[in-house]
Formats: sequence, structure tokens, C-alpha cells
Amino acid sequence: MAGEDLLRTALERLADPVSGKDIVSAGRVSGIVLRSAQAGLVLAVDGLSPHDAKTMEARVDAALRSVPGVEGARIITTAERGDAPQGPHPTAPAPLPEIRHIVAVGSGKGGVGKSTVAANLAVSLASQGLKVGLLDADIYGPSVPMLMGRQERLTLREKLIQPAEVHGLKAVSMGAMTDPDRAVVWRGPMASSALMQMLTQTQWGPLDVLVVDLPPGTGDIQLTMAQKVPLAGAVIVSTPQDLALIDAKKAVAMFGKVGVPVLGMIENMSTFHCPNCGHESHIFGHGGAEQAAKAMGLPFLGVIPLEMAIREASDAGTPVALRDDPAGNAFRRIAVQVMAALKETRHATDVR
Ligand SMILES: Nc1ncnc2c1ncn2[C@@H]1O[C@H](COP(=O)(O)OP(=O)(O)OP(=O)(O)O)[C@@H](O)[C@H]1O
Repeated sequence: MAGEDLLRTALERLADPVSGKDIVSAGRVSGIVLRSAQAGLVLAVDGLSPHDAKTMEARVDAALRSVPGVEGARIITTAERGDAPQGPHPTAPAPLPEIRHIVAVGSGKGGVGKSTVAANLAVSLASQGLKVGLLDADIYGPSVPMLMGRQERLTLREKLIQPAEVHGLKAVSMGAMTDPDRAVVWRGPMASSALMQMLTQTQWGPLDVLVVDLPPGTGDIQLTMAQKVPLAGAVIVSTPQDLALIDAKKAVAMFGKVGVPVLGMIENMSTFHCPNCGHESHIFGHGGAEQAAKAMGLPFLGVIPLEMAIREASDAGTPVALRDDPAGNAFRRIAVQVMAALKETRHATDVR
């Protein structure tokens, strides 16, 4: 029997006090992993009092550790109503004294290249000698493992998540907890509770900047995350298309609503230079994000061209920001702008 099946069998011996079934059949357990003698899973504690949730967590911990070959266990608790026993108060940002700036990368619309920008921004900042972390909070479509070329599962040491050290930075992804072929279907409070635990229970060490790749859109999940994570600021990625820009403006408004400074906008998939004839075309338009930023009184942080090389480098797990070419330079220029915007924000708000 495979290690993860042994874990499941051990968990099936635990009764669920609410449904009377075992906790696996009751649907309380997901994302079971076993790697390097460390077991991990997500435990839903809905309907349990804080005391009963703690008791269940302890029983799950003991059950996992009873399996031969398991040396440690990491349990991430979630609750749909947001009443997980761990984690901060819903409206109080988690204290993260080792992290100087947390920067969220958001977008109003999916598919505009938010994750590509987040990963390349993080790599560019690391290439400037900064200590950088990258947290993939895009719970429904985590893409950082692919973009960074590391698909491994979560590893734990002394109950703390160990980030993958890759391309000069430390990366943690919800994708590391889940089967890459299966989308995680979690409701908002469960997702934000799991995310907060990944944020606060990862051994980041001292960081200058933590880049957070948010899920696309402006729903409750993003709003809650923007409230719970002590963000220094947000950058908004958009294509130049009108439709994407309408949604990008909603994202700007959402951050404004919760008092998170918007550091600026980035236009992705801007000009396309034909690699064969050199002809310049504007497949999704051009300049729209800069105009929108201006209209909203926000800084414009720069443009990223639409390039096959960017897509290929992303698919290969070697971000284009590692290269000394025009696309790599575009990301490095944006990273400089982001750092400058962060300094201004700190000055303006006297450090949030
Ligand atoms: N500038 C670019 N040039 C070429 N391809 C790009 C560029 N930016 C992103 N892509 C490609 O577009 C696709 C979508 O990008 P990405 O996953 O980063 O978007 P996203 O906004 O994070 O999407 P979602 O959040 O909906 O998952 C990927 O295949 C990526 O490689």
C-alpha cells in the first residue's frame, strides 16, 4: 500500500463527532501528502467548537504519526465559516516581523499574465540582491510550481513549511499541497484560512520582499486576503484591452476599499514584434493600462511585450527574468519601479 493510502487508512479509524461517519468519509480531510517522512493534510473543522477542533487536530496528528515511516505531521485547518482554531483574528493582519514588504500581484481578470508577472517580478527583485519570497495564493489555479520549474510537494520541518529554494528565492505554493491535475474547490473562508496558515507558518526567514500571487478577480476571497495579509502595496496587471481594463479598475477599487496602497499598474501582452519580419503589432491594443493608470492617478510601472519566448520560458520553468534580453530587461525595469513605489509608499504612510 502506498504511503498516502496508509495515512488515509489510519484516518478512517477516527470518528467524526458531527456526522457519525469516519472523518475521511465525512469529507473532513483533503490534500493528504507524504514526503521525506513528513505527512501533511488539510483538515476541515466546520461545525466543531474551538475545543473540539483542537481535539480533532491532536487525534489526526497522532493517527498520522502512528503510521510506520512518518516522523512528523503538518495539519492545515480550515473552516468554511472562518472559525479555524489557528490563525489571526479575521480583521487583524498577521504579524510577520521577518518580512519587510509584502506586495500583492492582482488582476481583475484571469489569464492576463498575473502569475507570469508575479514570478518574474520576484526573480528580478532577487537578481538585485534582495532576499525574496514568492507565495502562490492562486488557490484555484496555482501556477508558480510550473513557472519556477519545481513541482515538489510540501515539506515540513518542526511543523513549519519549508519553502522551495529556486532561482535565488524562496517559493511556496498552494499547488504544493494539491494534486496538479485536480483543481481545489474550496469556498472563500476555507481558502483564505489555508492561505493565512501558509503565510504565517512557512519558515521564510528574513525577507526584503514577499511577492504574493493573488487569485484573479475581486470577489470575497481577494477582499478577505487583502484585509488579512499585512500588505505594503499591490500591483495590478492588465492587458491593454478595454475589457481587461474595466476589471483592473475594479481590482484597484477593491484595494482602495481596504486601505491597501496600489503601487501601480503593469501592462502585459503589449506590443508584439514578429520574430520573422520584425513587424510590430498590437494584438490586445497598446497603451491602455498606462492611460487607465493616469486616469486613476496611479503610477504606471511599465510594459511587458507579448512574446513567444515569455510563454516558452514560463512553460519550461525558467522565468524570462533570468535572461539578459529585452523581455528580461522589461521585468527588471518594472522591479526597480516597484521598489521605488514601495519606498514612496513607506514615506507617504510612514510604514503601515
Ligand atoms: N507577455 C507574455 N507573452 C506571452 N505569453 C504570456 C505573456 N504573459 C503571460 N503569458 C502566457 O499567458 C498564459 C496566462 O498567463 P498567466 O498564467 O500568468 O496568467 P494569470 O493572469 O495568472 O492567469 P490566471 O490567474 O487566470 O491563472 C500563460 O500561458 C503564460 O505563459
